[in-house]
Amino acid sequence: QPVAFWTSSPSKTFCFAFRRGLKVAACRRRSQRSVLRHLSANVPDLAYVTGSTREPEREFQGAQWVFRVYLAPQLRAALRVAASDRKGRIFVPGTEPSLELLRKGIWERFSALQRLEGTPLHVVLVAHRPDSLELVDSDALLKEAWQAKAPLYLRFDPQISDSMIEEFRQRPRNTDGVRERQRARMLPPFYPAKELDAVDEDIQMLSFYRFVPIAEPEELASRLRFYLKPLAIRGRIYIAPEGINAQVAVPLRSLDALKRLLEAESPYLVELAGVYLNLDPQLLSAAQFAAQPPFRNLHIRCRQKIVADGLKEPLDLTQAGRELSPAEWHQALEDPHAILIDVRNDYETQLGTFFGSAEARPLNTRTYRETWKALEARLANEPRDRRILTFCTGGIRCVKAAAYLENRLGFQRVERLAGGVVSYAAEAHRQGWDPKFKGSIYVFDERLKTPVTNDILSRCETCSAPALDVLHCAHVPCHRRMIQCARCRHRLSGCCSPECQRGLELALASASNELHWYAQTMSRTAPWGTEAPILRELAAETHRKFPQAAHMMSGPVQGAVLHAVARLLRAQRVLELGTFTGYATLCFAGAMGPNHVQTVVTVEQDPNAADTAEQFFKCVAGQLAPIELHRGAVLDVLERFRDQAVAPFDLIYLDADKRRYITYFDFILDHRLLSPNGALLVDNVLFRPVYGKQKHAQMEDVEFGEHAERIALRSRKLMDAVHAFNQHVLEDARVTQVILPIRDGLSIIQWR
Ligand SMILES: C[S@@+](CC[C@H](N)C(=O)[O-])C[C@H]1O[C@@H](n2cnc3c(N)ncnc32)[C@H](O)[C@@H]1O
Repeated sequence: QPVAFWTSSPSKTFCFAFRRGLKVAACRRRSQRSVLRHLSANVPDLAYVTGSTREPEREFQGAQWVFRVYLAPQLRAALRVAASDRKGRIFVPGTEPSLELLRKGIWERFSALQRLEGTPLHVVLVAHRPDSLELVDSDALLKEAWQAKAPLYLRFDPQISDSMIEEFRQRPRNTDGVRERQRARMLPPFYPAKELDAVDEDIQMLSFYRFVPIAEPEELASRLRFYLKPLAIRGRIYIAPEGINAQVAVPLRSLDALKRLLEAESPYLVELAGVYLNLDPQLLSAAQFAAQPPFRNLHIRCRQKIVADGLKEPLDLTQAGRELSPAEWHQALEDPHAILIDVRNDYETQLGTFFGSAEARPLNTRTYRETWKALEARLANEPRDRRILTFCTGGIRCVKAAAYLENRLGFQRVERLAGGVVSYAAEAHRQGWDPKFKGSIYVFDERLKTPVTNDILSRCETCSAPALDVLHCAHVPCHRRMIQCARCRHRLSGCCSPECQRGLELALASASNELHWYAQTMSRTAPWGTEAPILRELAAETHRKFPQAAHMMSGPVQGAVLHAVARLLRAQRVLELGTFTGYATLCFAGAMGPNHVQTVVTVEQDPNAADTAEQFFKCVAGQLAPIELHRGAVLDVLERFRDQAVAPFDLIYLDADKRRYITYFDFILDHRLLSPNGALLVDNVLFRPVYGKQKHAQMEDVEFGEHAERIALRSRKLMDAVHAFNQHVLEDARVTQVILPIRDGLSIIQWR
């Protein structure tokens, strides 16, 4: 059934409407009142989207009813609804408000409710007014609530209980800002009266972990966010089916609340009740924290494992050696028959380690995944009853290492330092011992190290002078963790080698986005101007649905170039290999005309991307040149074209997997899929790895470091692949090629 829409933002309306298959009636701002009057008189089911700041109540009175509806916090938590989606306006058409239609509107507006079994009748509506609270169960009450401008709350409860009424009564009236509303949520009674600002007081760095089965990591993550955010805690917490691992910065005034939240009998986060909090020996002052914040935000992430071990079969963590307190460890280090295994990676050992009578055998791994092979090699010839002492930074890596030694290698006397070096250093500080750990501890936050003693054990990797600074190579694809002195750092611009320094300079030069921006604003593509609303909608939708992949879209400047080339060539048949969400496809289809583009054929193998593209293609059907979307792999489709002897294409845009560029190129030329005067455009021919902000390995599992290394490796392989392709084309006598250095590089290849 057609429904009319109005909005101050036509592109928004357009997108909203076509997704629902609705007819659009848009109008200019000046005449909105008259159009609205007309629409509300003539269109039975009127709904609208508005970008206007005006209150819709005033605009629509009589034609439809507008209600403000909020999800109560418990309901939101249960449905895992983001805070940004906690409220909504519901538009109920008709001359009298109808509870039934309102419920229907709510059901459609809050898609999260649809996850509930049954219907929204499970959810009750409560009108909250300054002096009373009522269950809204009739149209009359609904009208009254609307007239009183009372917000409606959605609750689970089938009936309003006294405690619920009390809870609402205690809410601040008329919402004095977001912070107050947040505080009104059900926080434990021992929380500080006012929400804290972490920056104005001393900070306690601490970590905790627990190996415990967690059935629903996401659910625990949302509870943790709920409880930790008001305490202004920052840091990084990983949750996995095997347990939880946290490293956080806690303002001193929040510390007591955190301890009570996690104490043995605490009902708030039962999975963590009684967890051991591993406190750093020294506080960070507010100034230190502000100068170099170890963490800037609170990130709670769900992972496959809390310590990425790379093992296929899980270990039995109930047999993971015996824990030694720091005092027992202090003694044990003097046992000359014991073997001391440093489970940490090589760069950590270089910064500082234990010295005692036990025989030190560091593993010297680059990542935790190498631990197992290293353990086997270091202990291959040892009797299984030899005493093995293991340690790491916070104790978590040793749990798995000790379990491996017992479960898989059969050692019988495995011991590990409880709370790791951090806990030992704190105890040494408290007891006034001369620490047996000399040097600094590598830590997994932005500080990278904290000193235990003033000894400098490590050396600059570039010039071998004594050095303490741990950093990562500034050339992101390399990102190697290294120890480097200030002189070498300065000389090599923070890179590990002259090669990386050159790479960095190249990357910085190519990152001059201003030129790109200027080109974009100065480009005008007929018939759209700088960028068509549909392209902007498509770009926005792509960023929403494919945040990790949205950079693959051609974008406005490249889109305008493709459009222009199609027109210059007077291309009638266009083939695109690699549609993604259809940005370039629309640019080609926009170059339509009697002597211009007649058909755009496009190929995509990812069904999700193809669905999105198709949705947009439908919406421009009849307005631009016809688009034919082929779902499947490029080579299959090309083979089909060859078998069916389809007419050659005047313009082919190759933008699929770069590693197969040579195959596609050969196929197109060998089978004459490109017309004699046509052009083959190839994207990303100057592909270079993505350079971003420098990041550091964060947690003990050093996942990020490994992740960065993987990305760097993949990028280098792609770079090699496009280089091989460019070389291949250059050597092919059948064609000419010119590479335009726009964006990632665009080749124009033509028959000689
Ligand atoms: C760089 S994106 C294309 C961007 C698009 N041309 C634009 O301008 O917005 C590459 C697309 O090619 C698709 N692709 C990669 N390999 C493919 C293959 N062998 N067959 C079909 N599609 C492929 C990917 O799924 C991805 O969506």
